[in-house]
Amino acid sequence: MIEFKNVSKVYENGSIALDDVSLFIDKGEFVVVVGHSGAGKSTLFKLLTHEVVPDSGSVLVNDVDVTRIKTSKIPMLRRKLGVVFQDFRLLPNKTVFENIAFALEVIEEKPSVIKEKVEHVLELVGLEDKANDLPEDLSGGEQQRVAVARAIVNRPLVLIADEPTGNLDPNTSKDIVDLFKHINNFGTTVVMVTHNMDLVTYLNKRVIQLEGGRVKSDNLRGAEFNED
Ligand SMILES: Nc1ncnc2c1ncn2[C@@H]1O[C@H](COP(=O)(O)OP(=O)(O)OP(=O)(O)O)[C@@H](O)[C@H]1O
Repeated sequence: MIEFKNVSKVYENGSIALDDVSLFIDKGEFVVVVGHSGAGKSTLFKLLTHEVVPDSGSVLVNDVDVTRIKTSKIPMLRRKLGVVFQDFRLLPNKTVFENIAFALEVIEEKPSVIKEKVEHVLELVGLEDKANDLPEDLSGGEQQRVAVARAIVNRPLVLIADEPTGNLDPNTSKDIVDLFKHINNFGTTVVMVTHNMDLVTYLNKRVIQLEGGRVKSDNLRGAEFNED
């Protein structure tokens, strides 16, 4: 499903972000990526979405090498990847419904299909009664649920979450990862970056630890994992 083969990336300023990284994530897995600041976690995600291209190595998503795809194929690649960020990134002047619908409007889905899909996904994240609210009227946890709904409404192969609970309190953070588990149970692969060791233990999923751009460990589950 996702494969990094000997991937290295050095930014123009000389920062070594990834150094000969190889890893494989199977369809349907839930993987947690950890590592100190600057370890290369975000770069890993940016390689998947073709925001960054490596200096060497290949990155496969569903057997397609995304480092070598044509520019015209990038939107199609990004539709296979639902992305959630720490800071939610909702459009402030659009309602909850409109924020999610937007992801379908850009692919020119029919209005009747949009309505059905948005209502379905709002129910899945437990926000049916907030459809007409603006993001500013929601709590942080609710805003992140909207962002998750937007990320999965196109039924991506992979849900990528970069520190999705960084702005949330501990209980709300658990609710969000429970939602990810629910989505994973439907068959969507989930890859989540977190600094929160309580969540790593709570989730008890496969942990990939990066350090200085290299894979330091990739053979433990959350409950067994110790940062050092
Ligand atoms: N656009 C960029 N230009 C130059 N250097 C960069 C760029 N993006 C990241 N880096 C550098 O590459 C290294 C890896 O960065 P990356 O953002 O992937 O790490 P991270 O593990 O996600 O860190 P954090 O937890 O702080 O988000 C760091 O040394 C960082 O300073």
